[in-house]
Amino acid sequence: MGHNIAWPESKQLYTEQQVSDAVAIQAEEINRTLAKTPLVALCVLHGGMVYSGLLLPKLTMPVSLDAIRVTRYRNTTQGGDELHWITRPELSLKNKTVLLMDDIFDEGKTLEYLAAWAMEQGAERVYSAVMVDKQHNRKPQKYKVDSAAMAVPDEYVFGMGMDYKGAWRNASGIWHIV
Ligand SMILES: O=P(O)(O)OC[C@H]1O[C@H](OP(=O)(O)OP(=O)(O)O)[C@H](O)[C@@H]1O
Ligand SMILES: Nc1nc2[nH]cnc2c(=O)[nH]1
Repeated sequence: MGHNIAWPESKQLYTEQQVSDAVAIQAEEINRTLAKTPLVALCVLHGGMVYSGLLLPKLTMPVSLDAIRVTRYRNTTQGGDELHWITRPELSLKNKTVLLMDDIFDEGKTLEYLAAWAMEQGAERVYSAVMVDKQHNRKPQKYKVDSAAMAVPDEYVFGMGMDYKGAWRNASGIWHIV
């Protein structure tokens, strides 16, 4: 997957600089909200990788970093209801404040599931942060993401860690398929 996928017909929604600036503002908000609380920050792979790299150096509390890998979309553009666990974190979440870092809050099933899972692991608090929140009304009834740096329209988006058919996570800025 991800080899030789041609650059799709797409339009740029945000430049890399605009994303970076928005994440810097978001980090200030997270620093205010979570103050000096030590965090276990979990990068939700793969999509959350670039976003985590932008956010982490802007956080001012002590952070222990780990990663988890679940997938709902499996390199396709439509997600199923089932989440597949690929990698679990090594760090214990017991009595910790956990920061989940993901690229996109779309239908919200991934973060809703992961937040509940982290609480089951004994976390004291789970805070979720994403790079983009897709604008539509198909969100979970009972779960909201705590913080989103930017909004994107209800289109398939890629770039800054988000894939198009398994490729182009490296695209600079955020693009949508036209
Ligand atoms: O809000 P949702 O509708 O649940 O979708 C959001 C999730 O979808 C993508 O993951 P994907 O399953 O594609 O795996 P990936 O991170 O490896 O791309 C993305 O990284 C989020 O984790
Ligand atoms: N790349 C990508 N992954 C997603 N996962 C859920 N929604 C999206 C999307 O719009 N783009």
